[in-house]
Amino acid sequence: MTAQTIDGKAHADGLGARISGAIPSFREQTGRPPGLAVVLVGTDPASEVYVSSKGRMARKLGMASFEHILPEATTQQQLLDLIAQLNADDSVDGILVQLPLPAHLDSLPVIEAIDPAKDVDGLHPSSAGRLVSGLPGLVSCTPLGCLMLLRSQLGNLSGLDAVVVGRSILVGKPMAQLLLAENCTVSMAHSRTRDLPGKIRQADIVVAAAGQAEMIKGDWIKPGATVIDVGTSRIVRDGRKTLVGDVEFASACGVAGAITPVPGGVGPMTIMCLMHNTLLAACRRKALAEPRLW
Ligand SMILES: NC(=O)C1=CN([C@@H]2O[C@H](COP(=O)(O)OP(=O)(O)OC[C@H]3O[C@@H](n4cnc5c(N)ncnc54)[C@H](OP(=O)(O)O)[C@@H]3O)[C@@H](O)[C@H]2O)C=CC1
Ligand SMILES: Nc1nc(=O)c2c([nH]1)NC[C@@H]1CN(c3ccc(C(=O)N[C@@H](CCC(=O)O)C(=O)O)cc3)C=[N+]21
Repeated sequence: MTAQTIDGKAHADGLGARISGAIPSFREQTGRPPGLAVVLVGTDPASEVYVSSKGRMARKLGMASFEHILPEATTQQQLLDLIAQLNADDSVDGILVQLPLPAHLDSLPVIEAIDPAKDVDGLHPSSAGRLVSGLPGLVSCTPLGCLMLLRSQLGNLSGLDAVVVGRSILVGKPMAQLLLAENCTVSMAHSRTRDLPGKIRQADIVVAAAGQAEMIKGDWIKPGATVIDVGTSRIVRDGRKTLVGDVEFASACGVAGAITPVPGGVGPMTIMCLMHNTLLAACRRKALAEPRLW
């Protein structure tokens, strides 16, 4: 048996078409496009790539993109001042601060300073609390993209056993909350979990977000399970730099029912969900009807 490969790129393209289709109406009603501000501090090459791809996608769909690249030596106060300026700028509907920040900066106060109405990353405690409480809000892009893929693959998720590997504020925790809201029975695994293979073997749905290259082997997976691989690690294989996930793709393919590849799975959905959240935030800020996007 070979698992079905879930084509995240194709799903993201479909979502992107619906987003760009909704933008002309937003422009007509407000006289401007939805605007996304992305803030990057320092010169981490991987982060630079992500930030520029987010800006490029925003422009491609017809949004305004404001990229703020700050020097490594930026102070906490300078960063907070920029956030205040973006909060006050009506042409900015979404603010994303690329993480991790350089070690001398404290990310939590920065995240807390973002206007929750513009929190397109879903990281503000208000966004996290609304998700737990079942209130409408902005949901972190990566878990939202994973949920879209799972819904389209499986339809109703009710009653399924799900394991989320990783408990970060950006991915693992909101993912578990979304699955719980879908009536899954959810386990959260992390670095102190005992018998991770045994836990994963019980699961109809595995979401892997540990950042450990190819840690999860095929024989850990329940036959027919749906595997969503969030992890992205760069390794050297056969002398070549390769991007791999948290799941050993080749062995998992022989056991899983369906699996997302790396690259081309969750990554493209993350970027498109950022666009989704920016349009949603823009419509809500202007009290316009929200388009149905998925
Ligand atoms: N494709 C995409 O769009 C995105 C990909 N990513 C990728 O996903 C991965 C996770 O990202 P993020 O959540 O930000 O990472 P973090 O480093 O913040 O969190 C990693 C989590 O995994 C857990 N963990 C680490 N090692 C193990 C292990 N051996 N067994 C079980 N659990 C483990 C940690 O446990 P503990 O809490 O105990 O330390 C922690 O909860 C990274 O590879 C990142 O690059 C992230 C965002 C978007
Ligand atoms: N505030 C914040 N929000 C984030 O959402 C956030 C962040 N900080 N910091 C870093 C992580 C990582 N992340 C990715 C986004 C897209 C791909 C992606 O598109 N990957 C492509 C491959 C790209 C390549 O080849 O490098 C793919 O999987 O197909 C990957 C990872 C968002 N993150």
